[in-house]
Amino acid sequence: MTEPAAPTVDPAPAPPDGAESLYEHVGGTDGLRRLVAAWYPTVLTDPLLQPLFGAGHPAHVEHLTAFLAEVFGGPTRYTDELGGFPALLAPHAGKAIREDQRRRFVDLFLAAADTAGLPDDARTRDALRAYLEFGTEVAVQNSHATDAAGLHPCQEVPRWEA
Ligand code: HEM
Repeated sequence: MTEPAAPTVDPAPAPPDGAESLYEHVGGTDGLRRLVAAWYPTVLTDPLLQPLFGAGHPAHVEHLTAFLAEVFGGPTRYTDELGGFPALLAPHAGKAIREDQRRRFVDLFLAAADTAGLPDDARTRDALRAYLEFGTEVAVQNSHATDAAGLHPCQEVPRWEA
């Protein structure tokens, strides 16, 4: 007798009231991967951002996709398997991200939402914009911190339901 195959994809935790999660609404991991994959090449060719990102990192799309999936109510793979929030500190440490770079990062993400065909509705776009504004503020503060006291108070993967 053969054992049943192990699931290859973590099931997303259901929202408490059974409603569609933001993660599901934007197309799950596939939708978010399309978003990040549309965004990343624009970063690597952007004059403000490329100096920070260099030639790029092969795992960046997968890691950022997993992070955003968790933020929007999907599988908690970033926390469970990829180091969780603490893994975000080293890549941003010492980068001293400027406001014009933060702004460009957000603008390129919002443009990528069109390229990737994410739902063009208020739920998706408002949540994406609001989370990106928050998340980039966290990254900027952490990128300037010279000690633990200087880090942003948010020290775990946030949940962004809308
Ligand atoms: C919503 C805000 C942000 C999120 C969620 C985020 C997330 C991430 C993640 C998941 C990684 C990869 C860490 C890993 O390998 O597990 C990373 C790396 C990095 N991030 Fe961010 N980040 C944000 C904002 C920013 C901003 C505003 C900048 C600069 C303008 C930036 C610059 C970088 C750089 C340079 C790396 C290293 C990339 C590499 O390894 O090649 N991040 N970030």
